[in-house]
Amino acid sequence: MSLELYQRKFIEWAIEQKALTFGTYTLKSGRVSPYFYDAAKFNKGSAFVTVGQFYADVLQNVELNYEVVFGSAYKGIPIALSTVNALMEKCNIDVAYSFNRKEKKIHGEGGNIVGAPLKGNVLIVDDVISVGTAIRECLKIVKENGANPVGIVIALDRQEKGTGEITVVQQIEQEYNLPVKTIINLDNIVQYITECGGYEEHLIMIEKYQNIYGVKK
Ligand SMILES: O=P(O)(O)OC[C@H]1O[C@H](OP(=O)(O)OP(=O)(O)O)[C@H](O)[C@@H]1O
Repeated sequence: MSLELYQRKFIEWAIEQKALTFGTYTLKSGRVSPYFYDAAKFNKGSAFVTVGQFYADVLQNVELNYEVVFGSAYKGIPIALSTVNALMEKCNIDVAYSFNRKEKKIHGEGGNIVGAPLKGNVLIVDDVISVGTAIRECLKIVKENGANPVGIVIALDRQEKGTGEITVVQQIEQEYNLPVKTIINLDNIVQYITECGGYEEHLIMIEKYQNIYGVKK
C-alpha cells in the first residue's frame, strides 16, 4: 500500500524533530528496538501545535462522537491538549480535555483526573502502542470513572504481536470493540526509509526485530 501524503509528511517531520530515530533502544517492555518514537521531542510551541493537527486530520476522516479527549500521563497529556486545540482551530469543534495523574492527589481537589470530568463519550489519545500496557491502563481509568471509551488515536502503531497471530492494536480493537486509528505504522516507516535510501543497516535491524516481535505477513 502506498504512503498517504499526510503519512509521508508526518514521518519526515518526526525525523526532522528527532522524535523518530534509529539506533538501539531498550523499551519499557524490555525489548531492544532498532527504532524509537518519542513524542516528548515535540517540546516547543510550533511542534506542540503541529502534532495536534496530525491527530485532528485523522479524526476528520472517522465518524466518532466524543465530548472529551483523554490523554494518558505523561506523554499523552500534551497530545490531548494539542489535539483539542487543533480540533478548535481547524474544524471549529470545541471538545473538552482530561488527563490522569500517575499518583493520586489527596489534598486540594484530590483524585487522579485533571481537566474535564471523565464522563460521556471519551476519545483516548497517546503517542504509541507497543505491547499495549499503557493503553489498557487508560481504558481501565476511563471505564472506572464511568465514562464510555469510543475510540483511540495514536501516532505510531509499532505492529507488535499480541497473544495470538494478530497485532496488539488489532487485539485491542477486538477485545474492547473500539476503533484504534493511527497516523502511521511500522510498515509506513519501512516504506519511507526504503524509498529515501541510506537506511540499509537500520532496515536489516528492523526486519530482524519484526521477525521476533511482529506478526507473520
Ligand atoms: O504499549 P506500551 O508497551 O505500554 O508502550 C507505549 C507507552 O509507553 C510510553 O509511555 P510510558 O508508559 O513510558 O510513560 P510516559 O508517558 O510517562 O513516558 C508511551 O508514551 C506509551 O504510552
